[in-house]
Amino acid sequence: MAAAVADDFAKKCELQHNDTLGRFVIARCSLSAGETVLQEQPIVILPHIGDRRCAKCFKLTESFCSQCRLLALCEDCAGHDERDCQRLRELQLSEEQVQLLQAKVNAEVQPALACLLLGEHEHSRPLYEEMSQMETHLEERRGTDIWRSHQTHAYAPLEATGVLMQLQAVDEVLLQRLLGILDVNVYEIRAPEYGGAMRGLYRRAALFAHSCLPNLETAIDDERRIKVFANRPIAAGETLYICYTSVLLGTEERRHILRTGKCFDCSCARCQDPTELGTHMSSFICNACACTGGYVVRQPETGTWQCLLNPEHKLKPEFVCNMLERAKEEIFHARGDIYRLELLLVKMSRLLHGNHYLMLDLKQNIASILRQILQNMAHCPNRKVYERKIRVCQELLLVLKVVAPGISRLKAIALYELANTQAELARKLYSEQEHSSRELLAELNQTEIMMREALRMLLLEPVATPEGQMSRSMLRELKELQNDIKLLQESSDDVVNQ
Ligand SMILES: C[S@@+](CC[C@H](N)C(=O)[O-])C[C@H]1O[C@@H](n2cnc3c(N)ncnc32)[C@H](O)[C@@H]1O
Repeated sequence: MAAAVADDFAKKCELQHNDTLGRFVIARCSLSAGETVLQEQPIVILPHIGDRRCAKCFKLTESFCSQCRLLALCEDCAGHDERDCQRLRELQLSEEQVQLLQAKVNAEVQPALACLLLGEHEHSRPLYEEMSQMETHLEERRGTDIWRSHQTHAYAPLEATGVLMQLQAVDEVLLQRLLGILDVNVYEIRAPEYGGAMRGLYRRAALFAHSCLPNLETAIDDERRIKVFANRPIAAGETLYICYTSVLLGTEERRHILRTGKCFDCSCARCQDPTELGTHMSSFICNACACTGGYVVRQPETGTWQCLLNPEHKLKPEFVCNMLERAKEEIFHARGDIYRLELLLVKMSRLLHGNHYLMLDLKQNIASILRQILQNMAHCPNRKVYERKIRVCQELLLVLKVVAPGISRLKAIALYELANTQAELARKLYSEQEHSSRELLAELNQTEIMMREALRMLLLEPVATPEGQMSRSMLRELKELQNDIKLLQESSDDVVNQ
């Protein structure tokens, strides 16, 4: 299996280097949409900065291994990697030193130890060497907040206790390099608890460059194996891109994440276009007097916020910043309350374009509450609830079709939600005798097309992921839908033949 996995990458990908991207990957041959280019297990799995997770099962924990006393181990796990445990026992630390390393404030000691231990054993030494080649942006990061945090919460306690001297005689720069490699290269992976996240470092998946319009999609399964696949047909020689951020963020937010976390400025077509490919995902409504239908966008070269219709209509950057901060806070407080969310949507629509990323965030929140309402028949949802959900899904899809034009998990889920709600509403209206069987048939035929499109994308997700599971139950729903369509067709044929 491992050899076949490595071969996929070797057969289909070629490593290159240039001054802008550093190392990056191009397609060695043409790739079809959905084709896998890589599957691999992580070199190392790490908690998010500040979290402490069991070295064996990765559950959040405050307990430590009773043997080595340095790696976190939850009460349900009997032990962790014996070689690591043995190596840490050899350090022969005093109780006081152990306490310093275990202190909650020094939680960054754990990821540092996990990396250092890779270099301590013969079997993992090649992985450590390979990891050391990864991009670290040491100079750009020097003196930043994250540098100081690593210095205070990882380097200082490891140095003061003599652990660094004993483990490969690592100095501060080398430790900062290793922790920088994690910051720049890790993927977010699902943690054992619902909604939790942690970090995984992958040898080859860390080589792909970023674009806000990527041609690759990634999926990480419950065993933390990453699968990377083409989201559209790719020609031989094309650079392969993944998206390091979320496509549902606005340009300034994406660029901020890339600049502070990954130390580069993205120059993709979406970042260069003030309208974000016509979606207006960061646009304000121009409320200057006598301006109707104008949108205020940020000009990438000057950073000024100007109306597209009347460039003399401007917004001050501080106003934009404050307004967005306030809106984020209000959204945060309205979460889970559909009435507050809907009111906020109306209020914000006076200032923001309907596709603004904060408006989309609100719509996603609303869609998720509507899903819960519709799933619970005790709520007896009326027609308006279905129609609202359909509308919200359609609005999200219109944007996703532009910013995620190829195979996309987000788009597939939105399409499925739309198809499913539309089918439910059609059945309800038919059962209430508001629609004829002909109207029901037309609706179900339409939803079948959408369902098949959503499934085409979701069936590429590994089985051991929530989306992979979802696609299996969607297959059953599709069969039922097709059965209903067949029965309706037969009965309408009977009527015609009589
Ligand atoms: C995960 S690493 C990718 C592999 C890396 N280029 C290497 O040589 O190991 C991320 C780093 O690659 C570079 N990079 C990736 N995409 C880029 C882009 N679109 N523009 C500029 N630099 C990019 C940045 O230096 C970024 O911090």
